[in-house]
Amino acid sequence: MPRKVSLENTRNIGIMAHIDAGKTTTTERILYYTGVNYKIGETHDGTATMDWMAQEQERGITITSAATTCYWKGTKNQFPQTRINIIDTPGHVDFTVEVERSLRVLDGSVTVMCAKGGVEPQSETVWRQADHYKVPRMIYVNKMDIMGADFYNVLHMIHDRLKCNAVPIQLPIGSEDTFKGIIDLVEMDADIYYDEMGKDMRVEPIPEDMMELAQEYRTKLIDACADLSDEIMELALEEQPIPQDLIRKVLRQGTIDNKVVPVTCGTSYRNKGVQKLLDAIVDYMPSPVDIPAIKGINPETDEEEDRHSTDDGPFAALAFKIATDPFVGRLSFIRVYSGTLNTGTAVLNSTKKQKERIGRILQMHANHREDIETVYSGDIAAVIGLKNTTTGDTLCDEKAPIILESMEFPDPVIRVAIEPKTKAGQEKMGIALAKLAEEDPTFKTYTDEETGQTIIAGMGELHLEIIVDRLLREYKVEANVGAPQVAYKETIRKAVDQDTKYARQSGGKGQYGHVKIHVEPNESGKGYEFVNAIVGGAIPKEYIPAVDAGIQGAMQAGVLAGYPVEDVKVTLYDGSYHEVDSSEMAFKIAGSMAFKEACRKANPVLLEPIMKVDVIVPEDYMGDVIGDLNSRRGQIQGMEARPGAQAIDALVPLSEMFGYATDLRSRTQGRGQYSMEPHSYVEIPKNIAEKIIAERGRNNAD
Ligand SMILES: Nc1nc2c(ncn2[C@@H]2O[C@H](COP(=O)(O)OP(=O)(O)OP(=O)(O)O)[C@@H](O)[C@H]2O)c(=O)[nH]1
Repeated sequence: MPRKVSLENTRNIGIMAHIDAGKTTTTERILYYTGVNYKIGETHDGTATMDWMAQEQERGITITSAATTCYWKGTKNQFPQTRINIIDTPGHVDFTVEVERSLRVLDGSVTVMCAKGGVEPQSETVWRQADHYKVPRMIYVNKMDIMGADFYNVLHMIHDRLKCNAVPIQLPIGSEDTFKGIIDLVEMDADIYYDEMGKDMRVEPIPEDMMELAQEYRTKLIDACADLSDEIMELALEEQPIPQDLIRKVLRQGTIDNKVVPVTCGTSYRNKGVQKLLDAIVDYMPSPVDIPAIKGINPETDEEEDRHSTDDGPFAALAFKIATDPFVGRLSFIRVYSGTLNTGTAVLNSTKKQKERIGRILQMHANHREDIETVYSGDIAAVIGLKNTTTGDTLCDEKAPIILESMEFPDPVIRVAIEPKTKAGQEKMGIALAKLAEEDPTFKTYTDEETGQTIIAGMGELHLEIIVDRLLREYKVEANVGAPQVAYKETIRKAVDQDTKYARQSGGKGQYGHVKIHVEPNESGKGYEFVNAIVGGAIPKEYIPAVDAGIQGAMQAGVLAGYPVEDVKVTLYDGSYHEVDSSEMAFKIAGSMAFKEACRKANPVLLEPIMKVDVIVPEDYMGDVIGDLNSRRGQIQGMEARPGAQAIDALVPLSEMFGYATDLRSRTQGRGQYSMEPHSYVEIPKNIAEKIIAERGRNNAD
């Protein structure tokens, strides 16, 4: 089956925003105008198409990144058929990993901002994430119709806080309830709307009273282009007319190179400006061939290799999301970087070193899915039939193996104990939790060795609430959950040597395993490392993995308070065995015992997650809010004056942040707002650590 749309006419974009800026409404309108939807769904009446999960509709928020494909030919039919793959991303910080993962696979992003709120703390977070991935961006200033809408104030905030070269390519005509149209600074004409809901639109000359302002911003636009292009510079100096196509070409390249950020405006809710936004996406967002080739490592040679966006290259794709669908089962969303993929073929999962068979390939639309035979380079699709592929894995041509740069996921910071309401639910719950963990790399589930309880851990209270909700709705498991607790960790501060012998003689065959290990702190964030330094067969090869497994088992529950142990390096350097009595089991037990004993001597400490907290409060409440943050063991990192408000940037232990939303609200009469994200894990002050240890009912006197 030939390609429907050329690579050059493909756009993979993400829509990013602060909560409530209007991402979902904007995406809805895009789907409406591109003909996917026949009826406009509203997020506030719960019929929005992208928010297909039941909880999303009830809560009016977007949780999962639904990948959706649509087609656009331009408001004036000026483009060839262009395929736009859109990933709708959530605005809540608990789901920041969803934002990260979409940034990883998309080529450009549209940041939606509210015309009143402008750059909110969360927009800054998302912007920084996009900086990290060097994603070309444009900004859409939405909600021009609401009270307090101020396009120029938002522009000012963008320059001030995001420190980017934002250049308006449109200006609003009027604002709040007088918002009635959009000036196009490239074409120098105006879209005027003659009704409330954007049905009657006419293209007209720029209104007289707006001409001066339009000229001023047109000059700014040309100046920005002249900085990027000598050709425009010369034309401008000679006061010659500058062709529209040249402006578009230069702006497009500038956007792709991250040198400019085009700014548009409108009100999605009232259907004004969305079609022009689609035009701008085609004009300025990169196609897969405009972005640099993706890098990876050839697992056979360990050498770095590139994969360019072309159908003729060897197949290489990244699995960026796994979803369990009640109708078709396990869906793996992939972004193809090079080559093509056909149904019924086999590919290599190079990350897992396993072959996978491609069952069906689906093109996902918001509310339906279409079976396709082939997915081409530069595209996004969902595959059914992959058994062992998880988020971040590379799928590739067996003959040209490569492991593409993957994504990094933060560790969960919050945990709650969970138990099924009925005994029968236990097994079902186990299976369901395992499936949910497969979908979401920031969600973990395990058994607390101390208490025997099943624990679920994630990025925040809302994240876990949604998981519990999904358990009930999708898997019909009713569960009780405990109070959210901080996911502490343990590590060691000293290097020690440990000699442990496990020997039992009970009747017939005995048990014998003897290990000598060197246990030392590993660099923070490096996790666990095991080095086999046995020489001369002191321990036979076949028992070595058992020692490693024993240690890893022991790491699940640290010696201080039973929290997982992190960042240790263990070197197995000696030991002994018994011809008859030694077994894998005996060495596993010896490894586990030795590690626990070593940890007791190695100055074990408790670590806690620290959150980066951004608070914005009106001036009057600042002293009170800072005092409160201090009493929560917070460290103020900086303060910045904002118009009528102060932004406070602090590092605060997560354990002190429970209930902060309510507290901040009452302290500031509802006028303060905050966002937080995981920052690091640090050692807990001794007096507090002692309390936590005591609470866990463990006496560390030995
Ligand atoms: N007046 C007005 N309201 C809007 C506009 N766009 C969106 N809204 C409303 O603002 C609210 C939030 O919009 P959503 O589209 O759900 O926002 P979102 O950014 O997707 O929010 P999350 O999914 O929670 O991150 C809804 O009640 C919308 O109807 C607009 O242009 N004008």
